[in-house]
Amino acid sequence: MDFERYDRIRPIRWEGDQLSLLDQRRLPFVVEHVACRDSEAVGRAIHDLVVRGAPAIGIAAAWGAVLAARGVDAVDGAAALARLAPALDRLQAARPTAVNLMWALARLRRVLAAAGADWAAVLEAEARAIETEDLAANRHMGALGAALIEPGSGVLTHCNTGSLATAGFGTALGVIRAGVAEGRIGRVFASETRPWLQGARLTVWELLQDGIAATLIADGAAAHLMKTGAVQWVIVGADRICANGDTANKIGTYSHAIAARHHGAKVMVVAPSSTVDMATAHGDDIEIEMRDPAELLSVAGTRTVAEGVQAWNPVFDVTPAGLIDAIVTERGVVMAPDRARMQALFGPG
Ligand SMILES: CSC[C@H]1O[C@H](OP(=O)(O)O)[C@H](O)[C@@H]1O
Repeated sequence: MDFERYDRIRPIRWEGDQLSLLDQRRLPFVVEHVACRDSEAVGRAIHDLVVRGAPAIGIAAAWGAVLAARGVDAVDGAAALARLAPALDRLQAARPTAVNLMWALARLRRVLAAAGADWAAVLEAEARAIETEDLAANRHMGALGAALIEPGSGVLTHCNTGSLATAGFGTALGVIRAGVAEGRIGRVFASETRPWLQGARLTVWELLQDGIAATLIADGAAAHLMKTGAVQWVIVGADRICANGDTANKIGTYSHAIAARHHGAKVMVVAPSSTVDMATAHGDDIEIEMRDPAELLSVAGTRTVAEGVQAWNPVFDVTPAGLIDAIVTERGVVMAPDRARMQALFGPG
């Protein structure tokens, strides 16, 4: 595959003394970057969805840790870790559901604890490795996932799992890119993904730049679309995959999975191993991020609901493993996920 053509969109750019983040709140009509010169700014950018997408927030937090280390004078990594701990904890608290955030910071803490006097260089190298490994994983998952799709299939994807949500190419969107390139996918549908509209604002915009004409649907139209037989696979990303295969993803994924099972479509979850959390036994144990109800009471900043109306705004839900046909990771594919199959690839919890 000609991957370079998909790498025009770079949401995260390390610039040596700052982290430049494409402001995803403004897309697709305004292409603007936010310059983060310290870890606090990175934490705010993650919380405010300037940068979003499970792998992308892990990568951004890793560079945030590098910014936090600027100016820290420590004899070795362990001493530096003691000084950096509060800043790393604040980065980790930016959002609760995507385990990639916790995974990236835990990985940096491990390398720092073992580093010597060159700990600053070790830290930066590890942040860069987290980013480059994610891109390689996405390209590999694209091929693994596309191979499961019968030629001429129609697919539905939810939220945004493309270059904007990762180090590039995307997870579920990477499978769709590979599947279209291989002639396996005939039609792509994208659900708008209320309230933040990652599907309507980001996914169809990314695909349009690839020359892939996606059809946008309302979230509530998904079951009706599947009833027509137009969808053979629902292909989504993930924010946290548990030891038994239960998967947290953008709110609305669970509804799509129920409709898919009812209408004979299959569900594919595509995520790097950094999204797998074997320490969490099942989906009931995942903290679901609750965001400001005001996000539901307006569209693109324009209030659409009468004053005084209450709103409930969980931004993730959990799809039980029993509704998932395949989990695609860079380590391999888990069909009909269950604990035993997950342990075969990811080890004991
Ligand atoms: C490959 S992105 C994974 C995941 O992250 C998104 O959530 P958000 O936009 O709130 O960061 C969505 O759940 C994607 O499926």
